[in-house]
Amino acid sequence: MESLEVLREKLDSIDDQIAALYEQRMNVCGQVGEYKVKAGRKVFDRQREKEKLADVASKVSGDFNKKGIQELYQQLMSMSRKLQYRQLVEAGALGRLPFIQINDLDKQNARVVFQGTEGAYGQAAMRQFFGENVNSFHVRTFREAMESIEEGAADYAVLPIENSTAGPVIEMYDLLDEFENYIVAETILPVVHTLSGLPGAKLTDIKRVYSKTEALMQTSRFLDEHSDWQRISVVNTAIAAKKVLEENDISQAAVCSSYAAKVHGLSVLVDGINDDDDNSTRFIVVTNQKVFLKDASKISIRFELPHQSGSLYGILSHFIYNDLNMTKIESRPIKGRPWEYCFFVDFEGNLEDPAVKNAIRGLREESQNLKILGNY
Ligand SMILES: O=C(O)C(=O)C[C@]1(C(=O)O)C=C[C@@H](O)C=C1
Repeated sequence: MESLEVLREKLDSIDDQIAALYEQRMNVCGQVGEYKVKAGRKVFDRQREKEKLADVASKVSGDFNKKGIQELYQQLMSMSRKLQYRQLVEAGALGRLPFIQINDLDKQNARVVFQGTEGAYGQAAMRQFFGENVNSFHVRTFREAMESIEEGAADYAVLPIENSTAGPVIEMYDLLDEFENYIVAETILPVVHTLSGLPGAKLTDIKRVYSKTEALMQTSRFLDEHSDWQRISVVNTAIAAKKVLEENDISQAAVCSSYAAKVHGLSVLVDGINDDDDNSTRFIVVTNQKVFLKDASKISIRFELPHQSGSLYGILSHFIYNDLNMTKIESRPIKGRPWEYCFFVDFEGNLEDPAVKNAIRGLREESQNLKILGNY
């Protein structure tokens, strides 16, 4: 058997050839890119790539090598596409993104909607962002809030999208997908839950607890200590507080903020019952205009992928190659297409950045139904 040194020398000489060939290949890809810029042709040619993968696989033997060379060529062609997208950006052939840059939001004159009722966390988030004197109204559901924006009854809605303990508010993802409303800002609200009941109620009186599903999840450790209590979901924590007061039953309590308890005339039985001391919720500010602030630094998008192996892997490379930091990914089922999913990705950047334009160009060509949900 040959020594490791000799074998490594052989590999070095093969790799020299591969590196030289790689450079030659990319050079030709650059020429293809120039042609495509001039001819207005799409960079991504799915059919050509399919044929190429079949062709290279036919030139090697054994399943292991066939799979291996296909993986290698997927990477090579992905690099080639990135080079060509860059050429398009440099040639100014990207077109304008359908979002308008603005300097500020008119917080003074805005009419804002939140979900729930007086004392809801959404109201606190809205006041945190728009100020105490904001002109606002509330609706019962997230859907109604999105409708208020779409119809123009409100300029902005403040809605929860994610909690640090319980994770995403999945309904919001579906609504962002469905409505032509866009995220223009976000605000993070520290969330401290209480268990509140009728004045005079004692902990031993409680048999039933009302709250929003997410709030019940965020306080599950405390609630588990009282496993005989029935937990009932309602649409909002402040609506739970209101219900407890209205039904006037000493055995009922709500998980809500101390502010909601005060507003609805309840007494706090136990304060700070959230599992996590740093419990906080991220709220998004939604509008029906395609606008983004000059200093916006996060982009949310949604897209679908063909049902084939490696498609997510291929798409994510657009972030890596453009040096964009991806901060979040969620998947949701696509309506009417069982077991197929769309993806929601957040990444850092501003729609004016060339790297962002470049990535979006690639994502638009290589995924299906890409929607920019906002830059904020
Ligand atoms: O043949 C092309 O049109 C190319 O742009 C080259 C290439 C490749 O690298 O082989 C790259 C991107 C296309 O999706 C298909 C193939």
